[in-house]
Amino acid sequence: MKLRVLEVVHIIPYTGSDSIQNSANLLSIPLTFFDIPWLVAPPPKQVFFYRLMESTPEHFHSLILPKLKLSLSLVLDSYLPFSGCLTWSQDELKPRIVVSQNDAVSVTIGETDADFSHLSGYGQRLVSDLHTLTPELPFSDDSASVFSLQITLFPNQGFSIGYTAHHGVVDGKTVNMFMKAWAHLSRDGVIPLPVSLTPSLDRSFVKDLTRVDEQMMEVTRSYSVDKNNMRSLSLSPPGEIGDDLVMATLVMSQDDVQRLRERVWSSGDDQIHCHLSTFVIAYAYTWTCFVKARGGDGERAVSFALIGDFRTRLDPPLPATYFGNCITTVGCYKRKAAEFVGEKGFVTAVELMSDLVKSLSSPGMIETIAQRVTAFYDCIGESSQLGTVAGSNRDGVYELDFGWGRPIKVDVISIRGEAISMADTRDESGGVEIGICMNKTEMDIVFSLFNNGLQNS
Ligand SMILES: CC(C)(COP(=O)(O)OP(=O)(O)OC[C@H]1O[C@@H](n2cnc3c(N)ncnc32)[C@H](O)[C@@H]1OP(=O)(O)O)[C@@H](O)C(=O)NCCC(=O)NCCSC(=O)CC(=O)O
Repeated sequence: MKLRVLEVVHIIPYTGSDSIQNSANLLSIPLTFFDIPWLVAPPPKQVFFYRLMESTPEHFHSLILPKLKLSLSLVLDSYLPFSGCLTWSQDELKPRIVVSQNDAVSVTIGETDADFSHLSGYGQRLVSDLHTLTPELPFSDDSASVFSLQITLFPNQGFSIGYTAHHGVVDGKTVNMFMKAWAHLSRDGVIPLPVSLTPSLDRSFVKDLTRVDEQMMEVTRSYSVDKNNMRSLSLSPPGEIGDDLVMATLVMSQDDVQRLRERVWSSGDDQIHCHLSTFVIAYAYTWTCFVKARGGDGERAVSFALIGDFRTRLDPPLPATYFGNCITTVGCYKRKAAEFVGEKGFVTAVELMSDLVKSLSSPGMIETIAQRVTAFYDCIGESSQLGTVAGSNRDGVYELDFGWGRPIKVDVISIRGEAISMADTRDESGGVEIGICMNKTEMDIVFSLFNNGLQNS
């Protein structure tokens, strides 16, 4: 797929206050122990597709782009870290986010003749095509950008907005809140932002009472790209995207979820105590399809993890609008594949995932967070399949209306293999969209297992 880059613009935050503009650094905030393990994670990438019959180049350039640029500048005033960089001074234990005068978010403006309907569909799409709709995130050993954007016109079809973010600075909730705030200003033009979209940058809420910072640095260091320079902010090069790598979206309706839930209830008396949320049902069901699709030796080790948001789980809780990573991973590591393929495979996965969700609220989670990160890293090389989930079925990504209607489709495109994404469904409440990305042969098998299993549930 061909992309024509029309321009790369740098949007600076509209900072209304003179006193702020006169200082050299607008902002300088250290990472917390919640951020540190994500420093080495691949950057999250997401694409929002907007269908527009009127998307002639004239309309796009004279109306849509100026409005998007202006509202971006306005929203960056509240989300200053998005325009800054990560830096790591020699005398500091951990990196910090620094925003200096004239720091900006890079926005690539592009145009393509590709088939909008196909790329924004639910069927199999080439991952290499989708990746042309998101920008690079510049980094070096000393400095790493936090966020970059790409706006791509599909003349007479629509446009897309794609981002690439640094996971060491933002988690899914923070970037989701930013995108909603930007859309709000573009659509309604009303300042100030509502409280629910105004980030809380106060890090004093995250208290490191048991030197978790140091433990997290120790664990993460062993996974840094440059073993000779432990303060390097370089990220691993992205894996090769071959021509057989495809992405697709599986859909589970609220009725599907309910039927699967009833299947768990009918499997035994103990299951009545399971945490049978939509998330658990959807993840467990998809996971068993993955393990069955791979086949092979039933003794092979497989693992799955889930990411929990701690804003509401800390005591006292953080503001819902806390800016930064406030997530950690819990997992079920090195189980036998055979446990998930048989008649009871789905119920087994539900029980294990239910226990994981419940464990997030148990005491001592923060004090032992470094051990959990170590356990996750350790299982990577030893698991033939490793499930994780980006996003969640309550992110409300289809609410993102910049003034030209809701997105027709939203894809997280940084997933791969058993790392899936989840989102709420566009038109039906209570359903789930599950993004998957793998080679075409395996995906065909997953598709048929997934859909046949739902029909028979
Ligand atoms: C651990 C969890 C995934 C478990 O989710 P669950 O849905 O199973 O559990 P839960 O306790 O949150 O919710 C259980 C039930 O409570 C109700 N409920 C809870 N919160 C609600 C809310 N805000 N609105 C409406 N209903 C809500 C629902 O009825 C739901 O069931 P029902 O659903 O059936 O109605 C979640 O709690 C969580 O922490 N999610 C955050 C995940 C996250 O931030 N991921 C982003 C990672 S970073 C990222 O993604 C970037 C990247 O890597 O790309």
